[in-house]
Amino acid sequence: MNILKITNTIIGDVKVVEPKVFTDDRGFFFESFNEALFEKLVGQRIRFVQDNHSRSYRNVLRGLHYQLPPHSQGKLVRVVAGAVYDVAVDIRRSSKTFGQWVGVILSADNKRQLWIPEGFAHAFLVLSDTAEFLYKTTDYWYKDLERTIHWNDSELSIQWPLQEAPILSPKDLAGSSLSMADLFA
Ligand SMILES: Cc1cn([C@H]2C[C@H](O)[C@@H](COP(=O)(O)OP(=O)(O)O[C@H]3O[C@@H](C)C(=O)[C@@H](O)[C@H]3O)O2)c(=O)[nH]c1=O
Repeated sequence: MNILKITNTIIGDVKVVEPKVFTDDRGFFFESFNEALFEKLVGQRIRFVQDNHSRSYRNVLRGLHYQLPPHSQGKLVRVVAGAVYDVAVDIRRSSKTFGQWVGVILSADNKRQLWIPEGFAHAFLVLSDTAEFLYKTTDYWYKDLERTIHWNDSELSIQWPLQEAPILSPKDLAGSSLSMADLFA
């Protein structure tokens, strides 16, 4: 029995990971990360070095964030309380899907994870009163290499499920346009 299922999104390198959940009278159990299975299903060697955890209120939008080489980050993201709309944007200039984005609902209920490889900008919008967001990264945080593309960039036209203006950090309010951003080759 496979305890991890991986589905491709419309951008092949971005994958939805669905763990098998074992439910019984006590509650549930699942393997939230299994290196051997994950690498087999993703088809490459992956070394995670940092785990992050954030908590945000409804309508908070964090992103679109990425780090430049030589410290770009792959991220395996999930939600353990509440729900978010999670978005990955292909910012690899040489990619056939350059400028395209994928949006997936990740929630404590659906237990889905999203694998976002290097070369993508990432953001999420909180859909519940609060959301706790956990993610593993393949490199450490380098403040000087961190970049932000504006969440509402007109070239990207991401269809955010928003009812009102999102709550943003000053850094995210000042995000760059796609056309002016430092991108990947
Ligand atoms: C990302 C990061 C931030 N920090 C600090 C810097 C700052 O004082 C505080 C909050 O940082 P930020 O405002 O950048 O947090 P946040 O907006 O949650 O940033 C995150 O957004 C999502 C969408 C991502 O994809 C992540 O990679 C990361 O960029 O935490 C670290 O110490 N280590 C880290 O790895």
